[in-house]
Amino acid sequence: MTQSAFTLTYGDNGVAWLKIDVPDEKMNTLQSAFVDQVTTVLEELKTKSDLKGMVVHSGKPDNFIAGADIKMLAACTTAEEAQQLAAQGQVLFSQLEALPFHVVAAIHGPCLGGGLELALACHSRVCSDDDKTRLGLPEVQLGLLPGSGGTQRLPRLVGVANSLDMILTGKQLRAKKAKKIGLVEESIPLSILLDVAEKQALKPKPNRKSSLQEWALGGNALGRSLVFDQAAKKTHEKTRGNYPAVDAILEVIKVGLQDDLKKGFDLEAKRFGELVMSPESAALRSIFFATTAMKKEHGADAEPKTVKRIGVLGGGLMGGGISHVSAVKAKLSTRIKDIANDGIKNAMNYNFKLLEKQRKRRIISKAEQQSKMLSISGGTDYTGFNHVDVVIEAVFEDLNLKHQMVKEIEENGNAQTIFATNTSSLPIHQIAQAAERPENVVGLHYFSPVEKMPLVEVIPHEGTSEQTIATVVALAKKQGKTPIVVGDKAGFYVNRILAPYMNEAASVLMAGEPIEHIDNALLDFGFPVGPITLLDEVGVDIGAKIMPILVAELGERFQGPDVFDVLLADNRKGRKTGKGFYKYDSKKKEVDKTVYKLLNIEPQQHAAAIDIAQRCSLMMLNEAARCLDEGVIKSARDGDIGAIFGIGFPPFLGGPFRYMDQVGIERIVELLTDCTDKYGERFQPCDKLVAMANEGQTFYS
Ligand SMILES: C[C@H](O)CC(=O)SCCNC(=O)CCNC(=O)[C@H](O)C(C)(C)COP(=O)(O)OP(=O)(O)OC[C@H]1O[C@@H](n2cnc3c(N)ncnc32)[C@H](O)[C@@H]1OP(=O)(O)O
Repeated sequence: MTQSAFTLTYGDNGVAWLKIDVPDEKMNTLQSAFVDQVTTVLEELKTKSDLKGMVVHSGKPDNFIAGADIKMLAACTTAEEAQQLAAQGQVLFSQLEALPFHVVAAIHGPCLGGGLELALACHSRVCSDDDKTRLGLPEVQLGLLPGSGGTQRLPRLVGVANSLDMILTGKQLRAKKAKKIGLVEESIPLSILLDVAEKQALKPKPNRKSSLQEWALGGNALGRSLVFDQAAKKTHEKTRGNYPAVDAILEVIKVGLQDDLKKGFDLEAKRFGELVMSPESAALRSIFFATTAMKKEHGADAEPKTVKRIGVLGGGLMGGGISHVSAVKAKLSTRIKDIANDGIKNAMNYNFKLLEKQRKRRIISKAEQQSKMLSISGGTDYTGFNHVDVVIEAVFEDLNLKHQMVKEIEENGNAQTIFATNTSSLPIHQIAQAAERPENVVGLHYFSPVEKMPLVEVIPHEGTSEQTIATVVALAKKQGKTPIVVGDKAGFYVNRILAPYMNEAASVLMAGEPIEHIDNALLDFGFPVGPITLLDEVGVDIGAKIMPILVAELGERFQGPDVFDVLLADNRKGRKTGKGFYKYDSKKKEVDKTVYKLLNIEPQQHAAAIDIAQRCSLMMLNEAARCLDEGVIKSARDGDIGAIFGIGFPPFLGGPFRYMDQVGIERIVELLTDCTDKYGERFQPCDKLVAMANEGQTFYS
């Protein structure tokens, strides 16, 4: 007989204990196979007239329930099947809610999706104040809505505004915030969690609706509709109609509040079923599966070395961010070296400001802030570097300077110290030429701002040892990043596919299309920022530096229109100089029209937004396929994750490769050929795509 995931025991004080512990899994998830088990448990409980209360808790050391099993959802073949799964959950949770005694959820660790929906069906909730504890309904990030009562019970518990905020963004609350909005009654140390839950269960079952909750629901219809309208407006500004789950969420919550709970539940399950079958959800689920698989990979055929101490060279923006994720996220002792005291001061300030933000939001205490600051030190010499395991350099992009750094680290570090360079444009093998121990040299390319951007490119050169690769991959993960191992060719992967896309946007601009029109076209397509805004943010000077390297190594197709020199001569580097394509002296985002004159353009909207988006994105797709063909990326999966996490390629499309599969490779080749005729040779479809189209292949099976 298979072991049950649900065990029921009874204390002699009238409190029952329902333990959830999915056998042979480290994470609890809700699966349809458990329906019979839960039904049996509920049937038994209904017969217990003498019970005073019950505590629902997890048998896992560090998680409550991470939601419905996403693999189970992905295996659904019809909307009805998925709807049925959600409805089953609704029925069971409603039976739990209907039990006559006080049911308390004792939560520690992730309590997400269906897990929180189960907890919401309990009469009260207490949670540990541990950092691992997170409560949320992240379904929207999978292109779904909470399907087992979440859209109905959450607004009734914490109010419309709070619940819209949680359900539309999928944000996960820490214990303190959960307590603040009334999602849990208590946030307490883990050591007393079960005791407090037991005491709570012995109290009379609370009355569901308090007057405060009624008020929070936005009691009158007018107030409520105002809250809905605002949330819809704010969300649509971001999602631009690309995420169907968002509209479904708003609709289902509204119906449940306006009509009744039953109608709300029915519509919730129906929409859930439809969304599970949507291509957007399939794409977003693929990101979950990819990132989960990547968490387990070493990136090389070796075990990583233990890393305790990090050295950072250069206290600029990147150095500051790298020191932050090393010290605060990875909890490693971090030493910064710069040639000037001002550099050290900058990096320290950078760290202090980030920690201060966390302290103000009460994520960390003053004492924690101080202790984290103490793990970062700095100086203008190499004191302490002989104990450092990995040095990450973030100095100027100059090959001679990088060579000097390699030599100095070989002199001042130890024989095992890894030299990881954060270059974005110089080949790693050229940097390694100065090394006596080239096996310790590797590229580790972060994206700005380091503490926010989830991707890191790991770039071994031919002589990098497997252990060096495995060590920096493990380090990047500890820093909270998703690393992809990419080839040592110009631009690596992310900048290489970004460059032709940006060049194309510049070509469209030079053809006279207005700046906002171009940016809006790509925002509508699903990118988080438009390409012209991005150029202003990254810096025109950075683009000017990288493009010639790409042209020299990869060819003429990287030759964009000649705009950089004119802009740089006008000191128009973008945000950093307060002067770019946009104005930076007012709060409102506004194009700086003088740039048109400078570039000799008379702006006028001719092209349709969809055509602009297609032109720019096709250049990116073609280059991504080349990268896979040349082995710059190891798999379509890495290419998808790299583009989504590094550039913000629309997640609902699943990344360039999934998107090409969805459109059809033959159609992509057709579109590229069409653009070649219209705009030039740079659109020539690459050999790989042509071969795949001829053979009817796809990137994913
Ligand atoms: C009807 C309902 O409304 C519908 C739903 O509930 S949809 C599901 C909503 N829930 C979610 O989206 C949460 C998804 N999970 C996560 O975000 C993260 O796993 C987490 C924050 C819970 C934990 O992260 P972390 O500690 O890094 O562990 P992570 O490596 O991701 O997961 C550990 C294991 O649990 C699995 N897992 C976690 N959540 C899962 C889920 N909801 N379904 C299936 N497997 C899941 C992972 O696949 C992984 O399995 P493996 O070890 O066999 O590969």
